[in-house]
Amino acid sequence: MSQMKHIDNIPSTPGKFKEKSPYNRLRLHFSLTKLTFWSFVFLGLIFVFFFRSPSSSSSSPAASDLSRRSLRTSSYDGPAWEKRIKASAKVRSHSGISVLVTGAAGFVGTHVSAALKRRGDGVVGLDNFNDYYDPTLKRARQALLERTGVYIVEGDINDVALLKKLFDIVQFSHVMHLAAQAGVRYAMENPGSYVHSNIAGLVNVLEVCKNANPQPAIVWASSSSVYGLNTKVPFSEKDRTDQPASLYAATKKAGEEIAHTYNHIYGLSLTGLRFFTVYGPWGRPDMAYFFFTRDILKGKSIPIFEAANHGTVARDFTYIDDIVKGCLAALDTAEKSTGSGGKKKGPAQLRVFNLGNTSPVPVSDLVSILERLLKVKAKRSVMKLPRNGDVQFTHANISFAKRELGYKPTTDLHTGLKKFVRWYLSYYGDETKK
Ligand SMILES: O=C(O)[C@H]1O[C@H](OP(=O)(O)OP(=O)(O)OC[C@H]2O[C@@H](n3ccc(=O)[nH]c3=O)[C@H](O)[C@@H]2O)[C@H](O)[C@@H](O)[C@H]1O
Repeated sequence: MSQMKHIDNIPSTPGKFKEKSPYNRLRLHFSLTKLTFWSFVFLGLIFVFFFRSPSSSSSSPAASDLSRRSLRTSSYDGPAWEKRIKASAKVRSHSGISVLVTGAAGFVGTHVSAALKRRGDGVVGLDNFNDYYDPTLKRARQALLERTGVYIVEGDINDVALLKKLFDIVQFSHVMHLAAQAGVRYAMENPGSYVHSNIAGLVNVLEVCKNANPQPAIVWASSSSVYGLNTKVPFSEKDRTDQPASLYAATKKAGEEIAHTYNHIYGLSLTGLRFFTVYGPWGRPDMAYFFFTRDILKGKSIPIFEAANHGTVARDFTYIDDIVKGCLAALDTAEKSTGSGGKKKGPAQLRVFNLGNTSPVPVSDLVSILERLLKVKAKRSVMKLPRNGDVQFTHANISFAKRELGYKPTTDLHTGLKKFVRWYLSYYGDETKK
């Protein structure tokens, strides 16, 4: 590096600064022209940066710094944009609802949005398309939703001005809040991202909802991880959730407490859904079943976690279609919020449900199922369960969801993985073998 600096400081043509030939004057003229040209380009860029940046007025510096992984900032303005939102929000069935789905380009968000649209509800999506995992998969989900008539607004849930604008354009009766920073292990790498999305983002959504008139009912994604180090199985909503094992779990638990506050003070109707390791087609590449499939096909070894003394690590894997049914039932049974103008008028509904499958499967069995479906033997590498947020097992008691939502999961892991593998091979094709 220092050598390069040295080379840069030596004139390329020895003695060139002393010469005063007509040729040199010509070169000077060209240099001035070049300088003027680049000055214009530079000023132009400054102009574009200051006058076209939509978040410059609406986001705090801290928020914009933390949302840097979002590939695009929101682009809210213009009649054409509003027209698309209104068309997407149009309710087509007699008893339909009008739903803002945050995280609509995410795994659960895409499936829920499509299901709502299919049955005639109005749906507007919101997503920041961040690069936590391959954004091209999010774009493919977006294309899928566009074909069903769902428009996804590009923006962050921390952009209060954008959220307000959406509520100005559409009177949403419901918000399905699924935008979040997911993943248990990634929390150690990027803790700020969890605070940004799962806490600050949630508060922003609730602030805008509380001020909306009428206030919408809100259903949002909590997590099975709130049970943390709880050892009483199956996990019931009444069990303790004060021993989170990861920052992810802690932010979801905080979300449940924040929900309580907004329900208590402002009369917002709030339903939290504790999802249990959701899997299926169009899933998240950061999840074990997904990258195990990729790596088995590539012949790469896969790390299978094991607890102390060869203890089994197991999950209550839940298929996406069952989760979607639970989400829709939660929206359909959500009572109206009771506040208006930011003031509570009476008590409002506050619920938390487990949405699991009630049959935990050891991770090693998950791998065996994948081996059979892919017809490839996995290179297993058994490892100690890392102490970075993973819990040894999860198991949902779903009797409350059964009673209140009519929730009844019907897909076992083998059937669900079969559907996932079929999708995976059709989506990635031969790519995996390269
Ligand atoms: O229910 C939830 O609320 C959460 O579910 C999901 O978390 P988890 O249940 O931890 O899923 P996932 O990472 O797929 O690991 C699955 C299993 O494989 C084991 N596992 C994992 C990685 C690995 O390399 N090896 C391994 O054995 C691992 O020990 C585990 O037993 C969501 O990601 C999370 O966002 C949240 O929604």
